[in-house]
Amino acid sequence: MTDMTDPTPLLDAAFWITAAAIAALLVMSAFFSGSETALTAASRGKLRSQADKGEKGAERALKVTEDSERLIGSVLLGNNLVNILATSLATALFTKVFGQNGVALATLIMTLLVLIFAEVLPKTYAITNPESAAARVAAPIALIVTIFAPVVGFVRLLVRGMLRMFGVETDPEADVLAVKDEIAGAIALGHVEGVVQKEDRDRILGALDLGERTVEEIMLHRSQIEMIDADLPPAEVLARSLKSPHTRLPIYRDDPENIIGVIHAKDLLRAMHAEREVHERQGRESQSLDGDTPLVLMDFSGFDVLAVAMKPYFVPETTTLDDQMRQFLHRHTHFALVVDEYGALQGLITLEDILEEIVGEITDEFDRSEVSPVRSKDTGDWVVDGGMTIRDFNRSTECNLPDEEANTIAGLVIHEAQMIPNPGQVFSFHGYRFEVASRKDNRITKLKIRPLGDS
Ligand SMILES: Nc1ncnc2c1ncn2[C@@H]1O[C@H](COP(=O)(O)OP(=O)(O)OP(=O)(O)O)[C@@H](O)[C@H]1O
Ligand SMILES: [Mg+2]
Repeated sequence: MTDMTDPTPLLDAAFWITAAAIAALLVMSAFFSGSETALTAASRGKLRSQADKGEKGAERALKVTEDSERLIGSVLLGNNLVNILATSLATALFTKVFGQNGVALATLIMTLLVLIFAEVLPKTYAITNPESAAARVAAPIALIVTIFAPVVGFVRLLVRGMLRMFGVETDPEADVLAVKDEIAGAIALGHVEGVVQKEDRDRILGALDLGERTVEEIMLHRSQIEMIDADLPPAEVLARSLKSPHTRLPIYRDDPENIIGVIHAKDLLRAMHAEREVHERQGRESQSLDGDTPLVLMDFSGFDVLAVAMKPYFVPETTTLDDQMRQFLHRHTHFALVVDEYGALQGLITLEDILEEIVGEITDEFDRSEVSPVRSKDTGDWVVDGGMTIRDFNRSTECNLPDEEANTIAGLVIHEAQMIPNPGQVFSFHGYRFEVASRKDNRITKLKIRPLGDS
């Protein structure tokens, strides 16, 4: 109380040091608030493109936002730490000067200061250009996240544990999975009751589990990719491209594993047409060449096939179909080469392949339609290709083979038989009878399938 009338504390060094500390803490608090807004509002797409241009800050911002729960935890911890420290200091200071009233005064003043300078101002500033703000704060925030990691991890566990005690599940994945199961269950039930048609059910279920299935399960195996040797004469490349039913053909050098580009038939035609026009002009000038030379008979020896090739787009075989579909849509391409963790070529996947998982077989004007299972007239057996996927089989017949253990019918039989069976061998499982009709090397090429109940 005596302090109240005594003006000396206002002038003493400790007062000014505390006041300066409060100001510094408010600046730090502003930094935390602004960073939180910048890092959560920044568009990952924009950051990605800036990072691709070599901007280090954007790269760091992307990295630090990967684990958003940990980021937010650290920023909140830092923010609360400085806010509470600043307020405690202010309360101590004010009670020293104004006695009991200091508490109320400190609360009022600090609330205003924190609200204006440490919350609204930095957040409003950050939101005007979140990407550049995020890039600037990423480095110090990354350091803070690392320092606070143990505390934040502990808090996260504690919170989850407490929520679980009240029966609240916090794992977002678990939530999504539960909902998916529920939908799948409802559809299956609807199917039993005849409310949901088989095609609708296949479509919905196909779309539902795109997130759990990987590119590797449906890709076209590398042995079946149609590709072109880069060292072939350009006229031969053109001829092969014209002959192929496919629009995009990978080109390799020396070894089919070594893909250096992908040729789009249309790019090839365009480039060759341009080349022809040059020839014609030269021909007219020297009056030696007939202007109507057919494209395939032209001399393209100087033509560089690689110059018109696109860069190959490689994706890891573990990518989920859901992610891959988004990538295709985002990149405006339809064609990817699948590689394993060592970068070795495994196969090929196109957007169409993924869409087929939802809507069933798509065939365009040039696609060779796949051999669908045929039903033998006398025995009623389904005669299928070993390489046919179980999904495709189930889709085109009313059968219901499980597709958890293997992707293809042959794979399922090998899995159940625990061996590579010989022609003539018969197995019964999952309610069906499987007879191996033919085998080539280690591959079962033809099978006959019949439901067990049928004679
Ligand atoms: N170079 C290739 N070699 C082998 N199979 C391919 C090749 N390109 C595409 N495919 C396969 O052909 C099927 C159809 O794919 P998609 O429709 O994307 O190709 P496309 O018919 O050649 O091209 P587009 O329809 O764009 O003209 C897919 O199953 C895909 O895996
Ligand atoms: Mg097509």
